[in-house]
Amino acid sequence: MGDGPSTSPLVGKALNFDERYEVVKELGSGNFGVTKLVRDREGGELMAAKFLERGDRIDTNVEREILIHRTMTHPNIVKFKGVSLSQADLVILMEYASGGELFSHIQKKGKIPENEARYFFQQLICGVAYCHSVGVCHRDLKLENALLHQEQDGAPRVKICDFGYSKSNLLHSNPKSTVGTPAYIAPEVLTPGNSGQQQYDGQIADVWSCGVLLYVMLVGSYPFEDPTDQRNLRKSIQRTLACKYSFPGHTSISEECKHLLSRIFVLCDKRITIEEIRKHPWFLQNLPMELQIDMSVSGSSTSAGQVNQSEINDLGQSIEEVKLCIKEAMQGPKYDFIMDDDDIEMMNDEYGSGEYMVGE
Ligand SMILES: Nc1ncnc2c1ncn2[C@@H]1O[C@H](COP(=O)(O)OP(=O)(O)OP(=O)(O)O)[C@@H](O)[C@H]1O
Repeated sequence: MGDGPSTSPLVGKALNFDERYEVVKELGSGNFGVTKLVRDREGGELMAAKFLERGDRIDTNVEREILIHRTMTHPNIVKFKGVSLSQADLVILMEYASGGELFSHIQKKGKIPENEARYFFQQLICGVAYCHSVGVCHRDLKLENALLHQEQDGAPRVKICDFGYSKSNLLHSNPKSTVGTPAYIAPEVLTPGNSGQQQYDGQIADVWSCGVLLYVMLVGSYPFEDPTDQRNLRKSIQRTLACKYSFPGHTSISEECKHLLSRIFVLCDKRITIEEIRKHPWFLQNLPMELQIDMSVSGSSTSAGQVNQSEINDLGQSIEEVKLCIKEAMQGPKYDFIMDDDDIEMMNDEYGSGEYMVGE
């Protein structure tokens, strides 16, 4: 076929998805689109590509997701690579996390030993601490949004993904709306005031979700579900609001770990912060060297973090180019194309020669 989507000068040929990338396989689909494993034809790099249908579905929320994700650079966060356009979709290109979701890992095993859970939790907390240090709250932390990547030394590394509900306190107002996944939502997010207008602290709410994640890894079920009526959402909400949880008799969890959870599952004004979690004795046990270094670095320099919108991303795109790409995608699909000689020959073979409308 011809040149693909006709684009403005900035959204140039390099951004034409089909020309530059080949699809290897589908990784899965969500509410907003499908994610595929793709290979960059130029350097051979494998990436995850999230396809979002052009048109009305590309709104300011998608733009926010992309612009926030683009500023995140941390070993425990899936790296944003750039954006691209196909005729039908806006494509978000990201680092590929080859080990799948932490959710599947836990689902396979039912639950995992405390040492292993701590190993994942330490990485999760370092990733979240980084987000918070640059003024971003994630608002949808859960096992499904913690991917695993196999490092060269064989150790699995946690990679936080999906910034679809995230907010930056440098770019946006404080969060007010109830977003997230019910089993992981903090009480103050479920009831942000009678008028629904009261703000909550998104970072403190993230801490609650991290606690749920830890509990599920250790116990194999959600902390605020009624054990006798697990599917009853109303009961789960009541239990969340009352911070009511317990440990099933068969689980053996250390007192220090239980202490940490008890500091997380409390109302927001008493809840432990991410920084305090990083000083908690349970958290500090067997802390890998790289995370000790990460803590000393992010404790000083990135805590004054600024959202740097001027940097060029991995695919060499500036913020302006990314924004232009999003704007282009908002305008809908581009099925107009310019025919080249091969296209015309093919149509002649198929339909016989005649006159065709080509391009715009
Ligand atoms: N960077 C990535 N590396 C590897 N797999 C990924 C990556 N990003 C997403 N996936 C996987 O692709 C699948 C689809 O992800 P996607 O974000 O489109 O939807 P979702 O997270 O399942 O749902 P939703 O976006 O509706 O919350 C999921 O199984 C997810 O784990």
